[in-house]
Amino acid sequence: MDATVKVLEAVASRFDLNLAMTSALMGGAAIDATGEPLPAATLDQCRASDAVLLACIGGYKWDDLPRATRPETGLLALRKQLGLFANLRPAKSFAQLEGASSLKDEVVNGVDLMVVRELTGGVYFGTPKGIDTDPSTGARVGYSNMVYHDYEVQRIARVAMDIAMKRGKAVVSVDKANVLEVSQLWREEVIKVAADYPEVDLSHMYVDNAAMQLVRWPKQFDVLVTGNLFGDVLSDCASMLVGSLGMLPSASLGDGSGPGVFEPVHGSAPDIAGQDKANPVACVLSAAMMLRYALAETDAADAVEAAVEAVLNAGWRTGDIMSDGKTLVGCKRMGELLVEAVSAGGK
Ligand SMILES: NC(=O)C1=CN([C@@H]2O[C@H](COP(=O)(O)OP(=O)(O)OC[C@H]3O[C@@H](n4cnc5c(N)ncnc54)[C@H](O)[C@@H]3O)[C@@H](O)[C@H]2O)C=CC1
Ligand SMILES: CC(C)CC(=O)C(=O)O
Ligand SMILES: [Mg+2]
Repeated sequence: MDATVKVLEAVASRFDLNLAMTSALMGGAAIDATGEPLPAATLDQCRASDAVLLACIGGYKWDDLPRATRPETGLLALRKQLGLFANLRPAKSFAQLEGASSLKDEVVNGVDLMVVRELTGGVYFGTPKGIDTDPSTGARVGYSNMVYHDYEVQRIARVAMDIAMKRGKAVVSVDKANVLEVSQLWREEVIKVAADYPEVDLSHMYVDNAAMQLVRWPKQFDVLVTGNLFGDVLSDCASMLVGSLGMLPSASLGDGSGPGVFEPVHGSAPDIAGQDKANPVACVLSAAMMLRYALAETDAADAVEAAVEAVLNAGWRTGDIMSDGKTLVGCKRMGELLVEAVSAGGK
């Protein structure tokens, strides 16, 4: 986030944007300061803003807290409270990162897909949920409930169809309708919405096959629309088509009545925390999505994306995207290079 804020300051200066940035605590930092993962003051500050740029939450220090006070519960609450039902997770390959993916170049070169993940429903929010003791056997039992209402499926399907109309006009809806009733309803409702989009080619895929197809031949996909859990898993998978989870941005959007949240797909990467190793590009590209979609600053968004391309073209790499003949830099230096590229006009 430190790197991204500096990139935003540079782009604001270059384009003379009146970008008023404030910061607020959430996740582990908020728990340490206030005891709560999403303090009311943070939520108020988000609601009073045009857009929210979110760093990542979570870490070993808070893993054993009761669920209600865990950082992840704060993240889910932020999404729910702001009504952010649509999480757009684009995965577009960078020609400069040839060799960075664990998959063959011919499989991933030219990948350009969008995962549209439902974000405020499904098994992350369904009730009943809990860990109890089964009274008849005395065994411990854990349960979470995957629930979707028809309107929740319809509105995310509409988002996916609208996006597809501006892209390749093809939507694959991913479910597990061969086993789950909730997925059967999902499929039926997606089909109903698709009737309003005769130009869009809608097909359906079971999630197990979709995971396999994503690594077998990802170029078959234009837009994937799916539920909260399946989208969470498949978008991490899709990051390896680009080369690293450290490259994937996302936008979490609602009905437009409040701010969207712009956040990297990845988590807090606690295994490398504090070592200046994290790739800041996913967060920087999330800021570009914020400039483009929330603030309508298209030139500034283009400039940030061009800066990423320029830095990659010049051969700079963080460890996660490092390959032969390139120059290894840390998070801080990568951020400085991006700032220089933004200020220089992305050349
Ligand atoms: N939106 C959010 O804030 C999310 C938070 N989390 C939380 O993050 C914590 C860690 O979860 P993990 O499962 O380890 O997922 P993670 O996404 O944090 O890390 C997975 C792997 O990818 C690497 N990685 C992630 N981002 C990177 C970056 N920018 N540059 C280089 N390498 C990167 C990590 O080092 C790790 O090896 C947990 O507490 C989890 O709940 C997980 C996912 C999303
Ligand atoms: C707390 C999790 C739902 C976060 C996550 O993995 C994600 O949104 O991708
Ligand atoms: Mg995830």
